[in-house]
Amino acid sequence: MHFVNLVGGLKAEIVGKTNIDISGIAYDSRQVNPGDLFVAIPGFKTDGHQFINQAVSSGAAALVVTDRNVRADVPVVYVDNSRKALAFLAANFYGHPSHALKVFGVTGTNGKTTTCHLLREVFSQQGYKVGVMGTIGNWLGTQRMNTARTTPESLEIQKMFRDMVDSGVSHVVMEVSSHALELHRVDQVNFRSAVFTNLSQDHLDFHENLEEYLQAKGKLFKGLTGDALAIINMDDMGSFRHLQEVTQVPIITYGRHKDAIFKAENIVLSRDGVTFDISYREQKLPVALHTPGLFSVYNALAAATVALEEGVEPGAVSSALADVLGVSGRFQRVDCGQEFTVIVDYAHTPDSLKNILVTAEEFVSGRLITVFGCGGDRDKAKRPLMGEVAAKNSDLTVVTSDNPRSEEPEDIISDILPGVKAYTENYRVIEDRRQAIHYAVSQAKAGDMVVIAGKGHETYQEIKGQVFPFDDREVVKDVLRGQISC
Ligand SMILES: CC(=O)N[C@H]1[C@@H](OP(=O)(O)OP(=O)(O)OC[C@H]2O[C@@H](n3ccc(=O)[nH]c3=O)[C@H](O)[C@@H]2O)O[C@H](CO)[C@@H](O)[C@@H]1O[C@H](C)C(=O)N[C@@H](C)C(=O)N[C@H](CCC(=O)O)C(=O)O
Ligand SMILES: Nc1ncnc2c1ncn2[C@@H]1O[C@H](COP(=O)(O)OP(=O)(O)OP(=O)(O)O)[C@@H](O)[C@H]1O
Repeated sequence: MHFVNLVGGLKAEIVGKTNIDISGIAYDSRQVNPGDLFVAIPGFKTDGHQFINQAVSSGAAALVVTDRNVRADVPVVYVDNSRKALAFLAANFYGHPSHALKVFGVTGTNGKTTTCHLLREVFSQQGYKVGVMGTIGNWLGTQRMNTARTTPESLEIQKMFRDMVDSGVSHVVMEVSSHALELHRVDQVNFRSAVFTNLSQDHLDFHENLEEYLQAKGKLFKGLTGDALAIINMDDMGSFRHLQEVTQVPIITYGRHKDAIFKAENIVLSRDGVTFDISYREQKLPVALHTPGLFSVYNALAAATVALEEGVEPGAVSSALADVLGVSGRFQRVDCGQEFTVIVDYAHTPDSLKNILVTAEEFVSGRLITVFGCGGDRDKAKRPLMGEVAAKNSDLTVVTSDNPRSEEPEDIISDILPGVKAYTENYRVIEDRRQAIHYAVSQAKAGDMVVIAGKGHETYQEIKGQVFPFDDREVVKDVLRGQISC
């Protein structure tokens, strides 16, 4: 048995030859190619160690395991944590590509996707080739790559960074989920700066409680080194205090708080957008956005703070932000000339649902009709809370299915209903999402607003493990097409 320190300090013990060539890395036995190093991960559902024989028969040249009892005809590397090891190995294998990039990580419960897309626009307008990793897709410049998760596994991240460096990308904007931080997906990523947007209830199926959820987010800031910056929303004071304690690098604050370095002032909200000034270091930068709502101010302020700290000209920041017409599935209007407004939005947390409904309420002259459901196999505690938020802020609430995944849609709806019933009798339960949208849209009259929340940009619905094509925006158009020409 050899004891080695892998590059970066990861301790390992090795049985077998140490100087073998590997042609790739795989953490899923079904993806192993001859010559690969197979990393066995003890997961939540199953254990990668069970598939070692399959990996070896597929040609794995070596194994990384945590189980000290594993013996094989190929070299075996024993580590304490295989997800951590995977991140180390992947970064080494691809030559630490993030060191050749400026990687901006954005974390927080809400606003990650929007902030990244605003930032992408600002950097692209500067002439940089920008890489994006996040919920609505990964981009290498203008080339789109498929996404299964918000923040991919470390192996995919490092591979994508390599491809980005090789194709001339210089800046990367990246959403960093709390799952990714907890599961070591971004270990070994050299972040130029990290942004914290906000924290509210979500993912309590995965994190024990809100404190642990925040601590997971904190790992991004704890890991920052060198001349990296921690860019933090100061209006979320509880989170700010925690992050302030864990980070070693300079903190740049933004928000409406009087002490924020980058402060939003003179905010004017309207149906079609927001205008405000960013006041910072004795300067004032006017900003006009096409997306409404106070939450839009925070996202734009976060993006502007990063860009201004990077030395982008203030005028260029403000003009790039003004050029963004919206982000797919985020407060997206579906307009076929009807006399009422239909909004499709990705809100799937109590806080984000409240934000969009409060925004909608301010500008609707008639009734506010909300259609929503909750995802299956995810944080059950937020279901009644979302029910409360919808019922409190809507004139008519239509409870339906989101992505039920492996759960029964009616069970999820039963969890939502106590929250709804506590605040209104004016609700309908329509399990089939298409029918629910049809009902809501057909109830709308001139001046009303229909908000369809939860799925935003998604083009599928996952029911009982099967994925069906489904796009809220297309369903709305189908309904409207039956009523008016579109
Ligand atoms: C909770 C969570 O994050 N789970 C991730 C975790 O799954 P797991 O531990 O359950 O894996 P497992 O199925 O037990 O398998 C263990 C190991 O055996 C391997 N295996 C399995 C079967 C086989 O035949 N052969 C084999 O080798 C698997 O590849 C894996 O390496 O490790 C897997 C491999 O990396 C991930 O795909 C999986 O993400 C699942 C799909 C997921 O849905 N994650 C979501 C919750 C997530 O990460 N979301 C965040 C945030 C989203 C947001 O903010 O809304 C995200 O960043 O996307
Ligand atoms: N700064 C914000 N504060 C609160 N709510 C927001 C904010 N920005 C966006 N939202 C709401 O949250 C929804 C999701 O926004 P966005 O996709 O930008 O967040 P996210 O953090 O990427 O979410 P996810 O991790 O679920 O992909 C939006 O559709 C909007 O309803």
